Amino acid sequence: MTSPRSSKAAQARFTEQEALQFHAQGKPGKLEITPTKPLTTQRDLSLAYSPGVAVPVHAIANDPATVYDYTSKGNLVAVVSNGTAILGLGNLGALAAKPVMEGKAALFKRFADIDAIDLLVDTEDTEQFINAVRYLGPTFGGINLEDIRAPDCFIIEQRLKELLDIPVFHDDQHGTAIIAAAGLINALELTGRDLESCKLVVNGAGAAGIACLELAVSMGIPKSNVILCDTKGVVYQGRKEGMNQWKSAFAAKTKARTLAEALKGADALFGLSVKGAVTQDMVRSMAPKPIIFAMANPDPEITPEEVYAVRDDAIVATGRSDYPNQINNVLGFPFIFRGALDVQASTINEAMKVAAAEALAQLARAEVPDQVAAAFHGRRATFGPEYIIPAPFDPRLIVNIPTAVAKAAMDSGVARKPIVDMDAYVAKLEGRLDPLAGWLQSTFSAVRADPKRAVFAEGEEPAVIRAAHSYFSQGFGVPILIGSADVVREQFRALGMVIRPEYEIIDTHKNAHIEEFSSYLYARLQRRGYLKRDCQRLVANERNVVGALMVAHGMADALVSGVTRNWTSVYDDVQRVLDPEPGRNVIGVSLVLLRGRAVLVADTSVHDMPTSTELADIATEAARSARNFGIEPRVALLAYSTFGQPRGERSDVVHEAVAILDERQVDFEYDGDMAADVALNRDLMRHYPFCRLSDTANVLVMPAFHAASISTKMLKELGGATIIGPILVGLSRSVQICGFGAKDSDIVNMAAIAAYDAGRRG
Ligand SMILES: NC(=O)C1=CN([C@@H]2O[C@H](COP(=O)(O)OP(=O)(O)OC[C@H]3O[C@@H](n4cnc5c(N)ncnc54)[C@H](OP(=O)(O)O)[C@@H]3O)[C@@H](O)[C@H]2O)C=CC1
Ligand SMILES: CC(=O)C(=O)O
Ligand SMILES: [Mg+2]
Repeated sequence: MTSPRSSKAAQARFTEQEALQFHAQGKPGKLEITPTKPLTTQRDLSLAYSPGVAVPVHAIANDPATVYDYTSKGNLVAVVSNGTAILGLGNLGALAAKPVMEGKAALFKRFADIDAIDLLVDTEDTEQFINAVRYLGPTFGGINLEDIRAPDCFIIEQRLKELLDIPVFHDDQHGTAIIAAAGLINALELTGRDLESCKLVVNGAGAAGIACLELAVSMGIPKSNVILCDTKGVVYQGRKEGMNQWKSAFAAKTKARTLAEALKGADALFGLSVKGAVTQDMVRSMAPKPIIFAMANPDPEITPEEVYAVRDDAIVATGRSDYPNQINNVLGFPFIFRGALDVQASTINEAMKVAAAEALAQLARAEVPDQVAAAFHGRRATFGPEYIIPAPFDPRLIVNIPTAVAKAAMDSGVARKPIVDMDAYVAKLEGRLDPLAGWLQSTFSAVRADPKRAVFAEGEEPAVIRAAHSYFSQGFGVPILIGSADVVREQFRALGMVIRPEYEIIDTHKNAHIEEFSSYLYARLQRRGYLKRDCQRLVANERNVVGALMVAHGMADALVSGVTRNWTSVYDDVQRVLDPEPGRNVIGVSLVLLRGRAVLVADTSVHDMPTSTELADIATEAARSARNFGIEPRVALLAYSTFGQPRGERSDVVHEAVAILDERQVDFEYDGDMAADVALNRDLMRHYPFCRLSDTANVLVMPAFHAASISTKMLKELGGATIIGPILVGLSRSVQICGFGAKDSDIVNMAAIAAYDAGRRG
């Protein structure tokens, strides 16, 4: 993420077409339901359905609390909306709210391992809405109300809280208020101010605006120091137009009648209204070191660039993820519900909200530990104007916020199942998310901070052109497309895309470096059976060779190819130009992400039938990759046998590889030979108390290429795993080879990984 203090304007990171394609590709939408019990045999069916299911039915009827033992209720949240205030887009109806609600449900899963489902209630009548949710209530462990306009949302939430014995939480009110409060606490500290003297203006007197104001006042800002504004201007005492009881509670005794007048001399502004509602003149008139949280989504009231152009002393936050300081309720709702569900809280009360806000504020001020810095590629965010609030991918959130919320629930008497062993709870929370799962995101952030020139060798291919364009628009750097200039231009035209002036097109036949490249290649290949004219032909015709030569000569930082040719032929071309890094071995590692779990698999590309020494090398290289990904490796050398049983030729090779690692005294955990289920299943591993792995393996070294390739592809097709890679590691320059027929999103990911690798090399 580049700082808006230095960049001239925010770039669109994707096109509208890309956003639609993202939602349409594969299974349309962002959610699916997966059973947690096997349903394969007659017996399974008898247990899961009739007649076995009758047993838990009776148990729950006799003791309703057992519903948490026998059903998914305890980890299930409904995200409910009628679409009357979808983000800052207005009342677009229940159906149009579905992408946002599916998105919120997906975030519950991604960040807090909570199963959530969207429910769209197609009515603007508050009574009908309340009844719909009320009668569906028993299904869920919690209700997250979303994007319901004010003042209806206040009535709906209050009534549902009274009617239901599970947490009911209007995210736009309290989620937003908690995050804004945490940000404000920190921004005030940074600017040497306190809540008691802070003059705050809130623009937007709806769900979010009123709730933010309520929390700010309850935390210490005097009511006399706040001014609330809406579409009619200042909410002042005596105003008649467009009022309701919630606005009246904050009607100010002031002569100011417009937002511009209210902001004169103000210390802080919360924007919770619509795009563009705040002007540069307004910002200019604020107090020194103004605090400006422009939180409207998807576009803020004023952009950080616009603020910094007139006030370089400001602290600015938005609701968006592409600027520093994202004040967005995504930092709250997953983690707050996690804590509330884990103690079976009957409600989310004020004590729990304040605990969440304080824990968040503290997290941004805390020293970033090594493990977190590693997950963010060594970048240590330090508390300051551009880091007043943690980023959603911070792996500490899943521990710090739920524990604070759970403790507050217990202390305030609303926890029905208090946590007895807090250390065990912390360990359980840590286990819910693997730091690797956020790896791609933090890789992308690192590349945006240090953009790279990437060669796209197959520059005439539509998918590659889309990827190159996306590479640029995501801020990863400048793309260089190899191909005939005429064909590339024609393809851009056919795709309805514009070639930006920064893009470079390299026509291999007209390349100014043909002679220099040929001589370089000839020097490398003359004793491998190549004549000078063979090298000239390669340089004139082979785009992968040219791409690799450009990287070798420092004309580009990274190369990505492999969309139109099989992996081995691309790798052969690359090897003609590039060697392994001294002391390294070139291997492929694949990152497998599935249901919150992440493992690295190696070697997924180079060695066909590795010897024991090569397997030991692969294990060492894979462990090194794991550390680069920010995780401490626990390497299992896999076989069909476990610790010598049953024996066989390949198992013996794996066994010898372990002995070689013993001799080398490597500095990572490893063991084998071991079957995959023993490596990945704690209960099975316990049968081998002598096993040297301290926990289940996170790096799997396959006995041969075919096992690696088959298992990762099966995981993708049958298990629905996300596979990133094979990522090529160990080469002297940064090159990535995509799979044959890769989609544009895969290509751009690989290009960004190559750029990241180039950045690490310096
Ligand atoms: N960053 C975050 O985490 C969050 C951001 N938000 C953002 O806050 C905004 C409001 O959402 P929400 O409270 O749920 O919606 P509501 O519909 O409940 O309230 C909208 C409020 O905005 C006011 N408003 C609209 N246009 C203007 C304007 N030009 N100037 C001043 N006030 C205006 C309305 O005024 P009136 O009362 O006169 O109609 C109303 O008070 C949205 O942009 C949303 O994206 C919301 C939740 C979380
Ligand atoms: C973030 C959010 O919930 C909103 O803008 O409505
Ligand atoms: Mg919302």
